[in-house]
Amino acid sequence: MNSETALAPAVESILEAARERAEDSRDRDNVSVDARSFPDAIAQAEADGRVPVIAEVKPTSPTADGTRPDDPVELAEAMVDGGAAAISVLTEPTQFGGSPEALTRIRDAVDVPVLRKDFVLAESGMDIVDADLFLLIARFVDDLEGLVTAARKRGFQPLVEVHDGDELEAALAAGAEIVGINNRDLTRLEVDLETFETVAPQAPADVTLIAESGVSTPADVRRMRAAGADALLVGSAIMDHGAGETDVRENTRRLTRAEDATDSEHQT
Ligand SMILES: O=C(O)c1ccccc1NCC(=O)[C@H](O)[C@H](O)COP(=O)(O)O
Repeated sequence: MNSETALAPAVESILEAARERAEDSRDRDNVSVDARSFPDAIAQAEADGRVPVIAEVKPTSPTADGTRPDDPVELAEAMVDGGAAAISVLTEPTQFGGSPEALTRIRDAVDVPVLRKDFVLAESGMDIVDADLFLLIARFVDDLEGLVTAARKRGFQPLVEVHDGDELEAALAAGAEIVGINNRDLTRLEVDLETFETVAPQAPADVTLIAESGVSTPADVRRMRAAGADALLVGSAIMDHGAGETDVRENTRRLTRAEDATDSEHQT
């Protein structure tokens, strides 16, 4: 699936690096994962009165104000302590400061599902590291159905990311059951929460919908939930790259408790 609009230079550079890494990983054996269930993690959060949040360990990014050098395991543990239903780990090294090793350490340390967030373009890129959820970005892969099948064959739960109605259609045709609607456009890297509100109504009710990117406040959480989000993927607002020293546990808690009517101090 390839959109006509040009990608941001940072994204072009990420994809170029991803192609090189794919070449290097051609001859690996297939991983075989006994995945932690993401639907169960969502149900558990809902039962506990927490908004299902996938909190993202994202040391930096092309749009971040700085880099957060904290130990990734400490960050992930603080996120789970703050109520995160799952953890997303950027494994992309060139623009996000991530690594597969960080994901492995995090998955060993927490008991919630862990998403591998990277820019994987081909099946050979799947065999780098075990994870519970695996990101596929509809815009970047030609054979989406083939990669959804390949991910499931390895035990991953594929999360297919889309940005518009056409990509959503392609995701559904490929058999996606978990779909992330990214509020960030990959052309200018701007975020607009209206993206989720526009695309989500086109998804069938039995698809698990995740609102990705640009969710900063409890009010944003409530807005995305009102538009049909089963879960939210949040990186920057939890990592808070600019300030650097803010409390990741508290940043996560503020969002996971956004629908808690008795928690009035966290309602803005
Ligand atoms: O976050 C970026 O700057 C970025 C730039 C180019 C391509 C992708 C990018 N982000 C990947 C993501 O999908 C986000 O990390 C994720 O949705 C969380 O977004 P946010 O809460 O806005 O950090």
